[in-house]
Amino acid sequence: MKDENVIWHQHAISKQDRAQQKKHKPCILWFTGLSGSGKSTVAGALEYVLNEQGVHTYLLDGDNVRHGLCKDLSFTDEDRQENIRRVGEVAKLMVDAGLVVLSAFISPFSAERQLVRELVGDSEFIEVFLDTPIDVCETRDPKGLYQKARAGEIKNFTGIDSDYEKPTSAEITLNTSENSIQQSVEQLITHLKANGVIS
Ligand SMILES: Nc1ncnc2c1ncn2[C@@H]1O[C@H](COP(=O)(O)OS(=O)(=O)O)[C@@H](OP(=O)(O)O)[C@H]1O
Ligand SMILES: Nc1ncnc2c1ncn2[C@@H]1O[C@H](COP(=O)(O)OP(=O)(O)O)[C@@H](O)[C@H]1O
Repeated sequence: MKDENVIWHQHAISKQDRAQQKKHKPCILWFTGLSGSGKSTVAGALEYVLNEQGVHTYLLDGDNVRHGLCKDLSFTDEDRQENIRRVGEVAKLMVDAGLVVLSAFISPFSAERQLVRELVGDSEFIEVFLDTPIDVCETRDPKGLYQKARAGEIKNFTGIDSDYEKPTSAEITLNTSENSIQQSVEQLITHLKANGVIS
């Protein structure tokens, strides 16, 4: 906080009031994994199913957010940290509005993922680790970025010359090398039902 004269305003309608109008519990499904691990694909497929069930969702996607809110940020460690800090704050506002938020960012560092977890609390943060080995991601290479990174045309590429810290206690780990997109969606839906997010 830069200015101590900015005071928090308590409004009449609370987070609980907004949540009660929904048919689900608000939360963040935080997808993390290497480029090409399947974050956007699985998050998008899950959002489709949730929407069919009348769940109010929003999918925050790294590629898209970096065209607007975070278009001033690069892929240095510092800018990735700021990227996730901003996205975490946006996701928190969306949870406050009562949504099931799906976020698909590489989010390579444990500290920033933990920071977002602490913004909403354990009960509203579901970390989803796409545990896809880099050789599988590189074979998929849906945007040709690994090829460019190996050719030295992209610097600071995650998994090549920029770190990815694997989650050690994610709520859900998806194996996209062995399981289909549909099986991953079923695994996620089962978790959401078991934890009372959806009925
Ligand atoms: N250097 C480098 N490293 C990794 N990824 C790169 C890079 N340059 C561009 N891209 C593209 O940007 C997408 C990752 O953005 P994120 O905002 O998710 O990254 S981060 O969370 O801040 O690390 C990522 O999207 P996904 O492939 O969907 O993960 C890439 O398409
Ligand atoms: N089982 C699977 N789960 C998710 N994606 C898969 C799977 N098998 C193949 N793919 C493909 O892998 C690519 C993953 O790309 P994407 O979803 O953009 O990953 P990310 O958002 O992590 O960069 C897509 O082209 C997708 O069709």
